[in-house]
Amino acid sequence: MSDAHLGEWQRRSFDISSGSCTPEQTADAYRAHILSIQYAWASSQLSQAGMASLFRTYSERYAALLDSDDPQTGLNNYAESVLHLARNQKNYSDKWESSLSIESVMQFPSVQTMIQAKSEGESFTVDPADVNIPVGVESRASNPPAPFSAARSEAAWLKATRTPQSSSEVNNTAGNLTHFSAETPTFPDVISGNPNPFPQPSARSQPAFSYPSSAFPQGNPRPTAGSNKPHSSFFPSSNSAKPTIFYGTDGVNGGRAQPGAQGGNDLRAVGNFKTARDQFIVDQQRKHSHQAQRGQTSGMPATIKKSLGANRSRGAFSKFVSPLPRQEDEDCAASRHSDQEGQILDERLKNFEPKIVELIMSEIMDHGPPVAWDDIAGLEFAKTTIKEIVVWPMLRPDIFTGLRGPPKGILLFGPPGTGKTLIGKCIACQSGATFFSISASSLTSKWVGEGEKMVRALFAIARCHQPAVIFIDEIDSLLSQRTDGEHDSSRRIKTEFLVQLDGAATAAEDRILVVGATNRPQEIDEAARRRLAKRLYIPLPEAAARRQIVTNLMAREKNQLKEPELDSVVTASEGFSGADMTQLCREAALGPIRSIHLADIASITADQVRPIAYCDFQEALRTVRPSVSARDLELYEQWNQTFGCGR
Ligand SMILES: Nc1ncnc2c1ncn2[C@@H]1O[C@H](COP(=O)(O)OP(=O)(O)OP(=O)(O)O)[C@@H](O)[C@H]1O
Ligand SMILES: [Mg+2]
Repeated sequence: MSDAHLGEWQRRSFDISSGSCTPEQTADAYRAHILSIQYAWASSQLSQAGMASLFRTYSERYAALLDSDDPQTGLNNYAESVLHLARNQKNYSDKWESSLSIESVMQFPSVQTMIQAKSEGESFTVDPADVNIPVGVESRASNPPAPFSAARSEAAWLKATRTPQSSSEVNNTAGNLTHFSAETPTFPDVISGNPNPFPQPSARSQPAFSYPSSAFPQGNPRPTAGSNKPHSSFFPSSNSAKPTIFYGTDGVNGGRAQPGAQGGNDLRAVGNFKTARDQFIVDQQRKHSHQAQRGQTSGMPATIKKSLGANRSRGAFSKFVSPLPRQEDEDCAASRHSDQEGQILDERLKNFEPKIVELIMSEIMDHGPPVAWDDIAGLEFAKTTIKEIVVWPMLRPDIFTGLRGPPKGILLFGPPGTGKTLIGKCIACQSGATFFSISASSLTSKWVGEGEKMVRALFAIARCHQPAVIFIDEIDSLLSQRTDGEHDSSRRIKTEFLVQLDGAATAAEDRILVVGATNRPQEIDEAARRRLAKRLYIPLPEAAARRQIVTNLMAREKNQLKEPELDSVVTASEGFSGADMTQLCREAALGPIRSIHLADIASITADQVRPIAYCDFQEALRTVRPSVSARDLELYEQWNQTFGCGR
């Protein structure tokens, strides 16, 4: 070893052996020794055996020093460092500082007015504008921005609690302010907008705020109401770093939540500032309050009963059940429970799988724009008949009884685009019945047997929601003729449907109407045809109806169509269905746009687009053709004459 190295080694050895060094110095010396040994071995100044021996010796001593609990000689600094860390651990709320000070509050015009009014013995009202005055500007300027600024909290609090004051009320200013406090939501609730966090009727009689004597001029008595609670504080304490006392109702514990000590019965006293943990406990208490009411005596805190699952009987291979209630499970269960309580849990539906019931329930049509009878052009006979057998009996079941009882099934048939689905939508809006709009695809399932269950569930639910209308669009796909070659499952669905239709028809008191719509009536099974007793032909619109469709659609657009022009459009559109007429109007409406020069299309305003004119219809008539052929029409007419119920 060189002299320098030797000297250093000796110095460290002295540190270790002298006994006058602190444990930290001794540990440092050991660490340095160990490093030197490793270094010497690495640079071949020390043999392997020598390094191993020295390394073991010093490592053991170093470890003994570190692990020793004796504060004089040992350096068991693990606990100390952990404690040190814990002591210095600050959470977000600890950094929060109130920027309210007594001085700034005293600047409030409302406070000034109050003081003045008190000194003059007058009544006063709080100007709403006053409550928005920002305070603590200078302190915010010097402090980093606080998570919840006091100005915001003050304004929010005052806004949330401000009540209209009659002149008789304002005489008792202290009473009013204490009244504020009694119903005041806690600070976090004001921020989060919770309108009624912890309603405590009894709190009305317990004023939460008092005025510090400095808030009132000398010689003025403090308001008597509200001053009888020594720990109450409205104004911030001198320690601005303690936001918890800001609106505290209990200055002793600084407004901190002590749920274990105070329990669920005095949530108001839990304080105004809540840590996340406190909030969690309060939430849990609220959630389990019904349990607390049932199972606990009034004075006991409503704590969460945790079980590690010991009281649940489970086999070794059963599904794992978490001992903690899962938040989403509870929420889902609660909402599902409340939403469908009265519906799904109906006794009559208990035999059905909830999944199927839910699926059917989602088919209840309660959306889409409302359709009025006048929106359906023409079809007067069909409309009158439907009103007769659908709407009125639903509205006056007492009159439509016995022979006057409505049929249990209606079939709307006719060429495509003539308004069958539109009539279904209109029934949904106008009948006041529960309306189920069922598509064949929602009843057919790839799972064997599911389809029949769906049909059965559909009728069971409809029975629970009488009066009900079950509208089955394109009913031919569901109730087509049964053939030998068809799939077994679809055959079973059909059979189930027929059984249910019959069931609905035989139970006289049931007010369920099945409305089917199809443009292929000839394909419907004869048994289904019989059950859909009222078969109404929905023909192509006549001239008057076509005119009405054009008029209705043009009324919403800018147009310069004259009566004679309208007449010629109606004449030219002979054989058009309602859907074709709609298509014709759409094409014509595009005419003015097509006449715009391509370069102007980006810049032109909506007002500059010219109105729809007759020439646009003439142009549209060249491209839009009737979608129903004469041969098809003949078939419908024939079927109507054979099976239809029209005149
Ligand atoms: N009588 C009518 N009055 C007003 N609009 C109609 C009429 N008939 C059809 N329409 C228009 O045509 C569109 C299509 O009608 P709808 O869907 O009711 O025809 P559909 O008879 O059900 O046809 P499909 O047999 O092909 O299902 C409607 O949205 C409506 O705009
Ligand atoms: Mg349709």
